[in-house]
Amino acid sequence: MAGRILEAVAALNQAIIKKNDSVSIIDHDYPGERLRTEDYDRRKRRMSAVNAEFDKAWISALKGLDELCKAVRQRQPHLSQLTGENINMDGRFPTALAFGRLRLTYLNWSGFVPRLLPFPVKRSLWLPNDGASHRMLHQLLLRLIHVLPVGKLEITVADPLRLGKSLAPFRSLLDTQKLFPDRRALTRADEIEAALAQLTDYVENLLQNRFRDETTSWAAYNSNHRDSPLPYKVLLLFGVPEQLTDKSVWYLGRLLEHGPLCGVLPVLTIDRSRLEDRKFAGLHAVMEQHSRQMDAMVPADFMAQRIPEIAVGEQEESWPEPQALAAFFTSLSDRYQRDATFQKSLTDLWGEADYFAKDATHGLVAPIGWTAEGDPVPFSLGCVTSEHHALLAGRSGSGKSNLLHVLIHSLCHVYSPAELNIYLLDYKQGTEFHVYAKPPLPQARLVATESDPEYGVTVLAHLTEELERRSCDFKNQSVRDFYEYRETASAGLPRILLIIDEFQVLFSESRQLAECAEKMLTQLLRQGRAFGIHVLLATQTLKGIQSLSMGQLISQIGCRIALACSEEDSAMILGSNNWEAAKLKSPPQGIVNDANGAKSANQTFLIPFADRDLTARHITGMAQAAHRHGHIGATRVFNGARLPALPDAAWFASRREEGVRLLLGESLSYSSDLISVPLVQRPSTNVLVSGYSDVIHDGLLAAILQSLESSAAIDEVIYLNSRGVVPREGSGRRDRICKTRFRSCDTLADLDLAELADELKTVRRVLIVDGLDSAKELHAGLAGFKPLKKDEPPAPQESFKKILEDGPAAGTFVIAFADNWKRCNSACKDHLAFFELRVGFCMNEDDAGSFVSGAIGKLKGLEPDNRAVFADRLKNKVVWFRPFVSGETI
Ligand SMILES: Nc1ncnc2c1ncn2[C@@H]1O[C@H](COP(=O)(O)OP(=O)(O)OP(=O)(O)O)[C@@H](O)[C@H]1O
Repeated sequence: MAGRILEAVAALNQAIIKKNDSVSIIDHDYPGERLRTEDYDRRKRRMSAVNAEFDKAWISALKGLDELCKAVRQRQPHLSQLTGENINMDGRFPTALAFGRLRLTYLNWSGFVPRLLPFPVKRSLWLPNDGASHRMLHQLLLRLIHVLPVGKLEITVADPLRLGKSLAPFRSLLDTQKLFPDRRALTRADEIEAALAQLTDYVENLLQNRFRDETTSWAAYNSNHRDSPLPYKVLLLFGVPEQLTDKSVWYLGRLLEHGPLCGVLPVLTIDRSRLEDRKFAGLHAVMEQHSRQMDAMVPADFMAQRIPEIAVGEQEESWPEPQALAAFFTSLSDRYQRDATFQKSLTDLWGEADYFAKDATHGLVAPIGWTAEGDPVPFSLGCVTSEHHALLAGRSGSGKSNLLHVLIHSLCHVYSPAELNIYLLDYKQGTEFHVYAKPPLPQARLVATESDPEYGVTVLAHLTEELERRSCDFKNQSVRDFYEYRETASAGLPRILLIIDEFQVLFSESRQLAECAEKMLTQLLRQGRAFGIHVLLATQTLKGIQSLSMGQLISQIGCRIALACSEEDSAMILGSNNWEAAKLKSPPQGIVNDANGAKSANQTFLIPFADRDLTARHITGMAQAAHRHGHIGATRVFNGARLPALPDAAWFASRREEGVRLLLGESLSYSSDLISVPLVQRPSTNVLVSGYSDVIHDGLLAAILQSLESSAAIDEVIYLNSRGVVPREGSGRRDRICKTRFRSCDTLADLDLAELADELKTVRRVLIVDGLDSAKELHAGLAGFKPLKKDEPPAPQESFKKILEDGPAAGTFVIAFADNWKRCNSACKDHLAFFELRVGFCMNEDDAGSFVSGAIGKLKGLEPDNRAVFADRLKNKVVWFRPFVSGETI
């Protein structure tokens, strides 16, 4: 545009020249003061013809010039006329910047044209450090902010002497992070040095990695990448060389020389007298060679030389009124805010790619976001050139869960269940990953939410067994690793990815459990690579974990993904002096580093938002595709916040056995095996159930009743309710079952215990005493030692003791429930030795210890209301399980 304006002005100039030439000829043809009348008339006629021709040419040139000026002003109005309307939202960079105007004068005509500076600016700029220069610089800055596309300008400012005052008119924009990434003017030597280093790294990266082949500059790169252009960066340093360290001087020299080619424009206001110091000789020399004084860049002389007939003068822009400027800045920061919201969606990650298009033999690779320039950023594990395990960390709210969703969806889109199996172990409180359970994600072998550490350890055990199984298989096939196996074996073998969110919880309970988890995780991390087993550990912080020996192991994880966090965390996640994650704006920014956290390998990227509806639709799509490809789903679902629902009667009936077996729940383990208590005819095979949870109590009672109903080895079941509370679920079941072999008694008076004791050899019974701790008549007290008179019936506690003692061997068993173990322990002391089978839940450590082992001791982990423990004291066996409950929730 600058060239076209110059051409239009040159046409005016040309019209003048032409006219002057013609007038000279006329003067030559009709010289002298006094002309004859006919010559005078001829001269007059020729003069009018010349004037007419000039007017025509002038008007036409003026019209052309006017149109050009209007076109420029439409996009770049005077600074005093800026409004929110003319902010550049179309993403295109200008080819020139309107910067003040030129006044053209010829005779009594005068007009204005915009003064245009070619853009991008070819050389770095400097100005003296005075008020007039600051004013000029403000104008340049305002024009750049106004005319460069929103989101494509970044300004770094250092103002050590005036502590940011040099940028006063722009103060309200400093919060616009995309525009002023530091959100303030830098003032300290160390931060100025860091900013210069960062810009130098950026320039170096462009020169070495991006500008390849025919692309040799920022402008050329952007014209080849119109969809994802590089931003333009301005570095404003006020009062150079104040606060410049030796390193800063070196960086600045590189930026002055190479910055403009890479779209980084250094603009310095300098104190020239200080640059005379020998210390700054190098910087001085670079400035002389590679930068130019800003006012020398905009002389009217340049135009004046080309249009000698027209006088040219410069006119500064007038600065906007404060109110107008404030309104403009408000609109601008709104636009930046909107632009900062990352626009790409999750589906852009896989674009048109078909489901399950990739083979995992050589590793797992899938995109998880984009660089600021729009290039996809891959997540890779298990490839020859990539790492094998990954660590993901970021503070609460930084977008970890979102990134895990992105990663899972991106991987599962391209790898079928035959190529990839995912085990998802989530220790977070919340429903985040339930989405993979219903419908099940076809690649998911396990979706465990709100897991227990105990459960997690069993998942690790399952995977270490899988590792060992693969190891044997590989040995038998004489192959060294996963790659060779896949290349040679006829059977397929998927890679496995274990994802543990908030993995530190695994190490938070007992030391024994933590050691167990650590041992198995260590094995998976050390040996997983060769067997196609990969681990991704996610956490909010590594604080605390580093001090465990686990910290050593984590430091071996090569692939690090950091989201926004503190500097301390950044150094722990990435590397000891890698604090870059503290500068992230997450969401949506993240850093992926595939080189054990080495700073030079940081790749900043933008993460798409995993929209809930979209992810749900995607899972359905993948499930259908898996079905079409013949993959049979095998997803285990574990929800730590819900106990398994009591199966229906038909289910129990299908397990009908000869003996008596009480089905109580599912084991708290990856296999979720059924936990059942066999009532074998052996002394002391009575069952004591104790704990404070009505829901678990009722669930266990219902499961026991249902199991007994399905058992053919029992002649009668008697339910004695000494607890005084009617169990919710058990009552209906009792009523139903009572019709056949069941008897229900609400007081001991309804029951002849002596008769039961006498019939041990003839009738096989189960006596359920609900509330043994409250059934005083059954407790052994003084009555227990009172000698019996002849014909006097034995006391209930005597008969009860006889049933407990002699019943099991004869096929009669007692199942007693006690809410309060402490009370039961002291009141029923004499009976307790006959209860060798114990089921406990919701107890503190001390009670659990004495309940399970009988001795004083502790048993950790029985407090939560989502588990129970079964102890066979004869066999010294303890099994954790999740009891059936009759309702949906516990
Ligand atoms: N890439 C993204 N783009 C837009 N919004 C995002 C993005 N990532 C996360 N969010 C939003 O940020 C918020 C926090 O995200 P998320 O729950 O993933 O963080 P988190 O690190 O897992 O947090 P916490 O550890 O506290 O659970 C959510 O509201 C989420 O929708």
